[in-house]
Amino acid sequence: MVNVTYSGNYADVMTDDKKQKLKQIHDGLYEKTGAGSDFLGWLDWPSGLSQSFLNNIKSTAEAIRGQADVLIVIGIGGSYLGAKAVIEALQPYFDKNPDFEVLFAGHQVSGAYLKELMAYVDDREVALNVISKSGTTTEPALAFRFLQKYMKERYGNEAAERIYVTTDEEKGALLTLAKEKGYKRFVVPDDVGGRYSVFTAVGLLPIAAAGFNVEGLVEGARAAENELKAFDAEDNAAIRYAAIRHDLYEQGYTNEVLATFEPKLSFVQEWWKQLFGESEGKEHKGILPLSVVYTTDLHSLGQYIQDGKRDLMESFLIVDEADEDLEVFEAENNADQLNYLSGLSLHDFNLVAYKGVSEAHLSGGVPQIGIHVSKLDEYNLGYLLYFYMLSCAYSAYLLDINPFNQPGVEDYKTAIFKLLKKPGY
Ligand SMILES: O=P(O)(O)OC[C@H]1O[C@H](O)[C@H](O)[C@@H](O)[C@@H]1O
Repeated sequence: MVNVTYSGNYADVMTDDKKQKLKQIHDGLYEKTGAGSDFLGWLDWPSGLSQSFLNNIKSTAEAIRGQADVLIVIGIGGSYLGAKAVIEALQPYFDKNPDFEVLFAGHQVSGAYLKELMAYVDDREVALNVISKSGTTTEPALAFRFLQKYMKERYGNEAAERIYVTTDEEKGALLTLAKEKGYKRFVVPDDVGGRYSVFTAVGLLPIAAAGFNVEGLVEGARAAENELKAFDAEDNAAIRYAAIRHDLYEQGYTNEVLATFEPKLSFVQEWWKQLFGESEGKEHKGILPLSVVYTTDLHSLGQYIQDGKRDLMESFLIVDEADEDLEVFEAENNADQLNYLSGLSLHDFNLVAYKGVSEAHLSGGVPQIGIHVSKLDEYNLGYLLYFYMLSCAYSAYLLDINPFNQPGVEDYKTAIFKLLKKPGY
């Protein structure tokens, strides 16, 4: 479950007009009549997922873990952020001898990164999962060109059994290549855009290979799908979050800073930025999504947030219970003068910090939203990610924007291709 709190008065947000508009959006979503409704496959995807699909994901992940020590996932944007977000949120900070590692490539263009990656995995068994919905994105295609050659040189014909491709069912250069080489394939559904694809094979295969419970993740998403389906202007968390941020946007708060005290959530923040940025940032409208990790960033961006230009709202992603923790102990000489904290856990310290920071930022003119999840596990992450996807659709529709396209992304690509003299540009 996700709980949404607000520093303002929710009754002022949920006016009769707003309620009516949200009801129309709700009906358009579930009757699939709104703008971009060809891309609503994600809406009932969790409940529609078959056990045989999940079994295929799990058995492939097992096969990968059997044949390799490292899975390199090649993808960018929606084809890597979901998996990276869930894996980073669940894996330990430090692991000297991991029995299996998931690494990423193709999410930037760095010769040093790719060279060092190939050297790093050289004494371990490797498998690849190349993910691209379009099958034509330059960065992952470039990384795959190098890594495919690497695999061929290392494994010869056996390389084909170590390469897994996740792409469109019918089109794209990657599909042609996968068919030609006989790589095992998974499908990115036509009606699910990259940033809404974490519960498809795009996210599930790397997450399962990393050793996490994909059934728990899907179960959380299913609960969210089910609980957030009904129109309820007061208690539906997805509607609440969308309505509050839209109301603030209309008052001139055009930037949203997503803050967390949990460093493991920093890629959930990155995933959220793509989700909201690409969904809403169109037609010269939209809230700019930004992120900070506290308390680290209280010592850098904290000054700006407290006191800089007043066009910020802040939403806190708070995990209520900690899995692992430390308690401050009484020191004999109290030289560091921290004995006043003894007995307090570091998690509790952060919860107090949340309260203090939130009060201070509010008094500095930054409206506060709280997004609470009970703990960091597969179920709660599944719930949270679905909640954000649904809320994002409401948010974009409140701006009268199609949440599911990204026309602006093409402009810079065209400019680069022209400079590189790509045939046809
Ligand atoms: O999965 P792909 O087709 O390779 O796309 C990867 C990413 O790049 C594109 O440029 C889009 O802006 C993103 O929405 C997409 O997630």
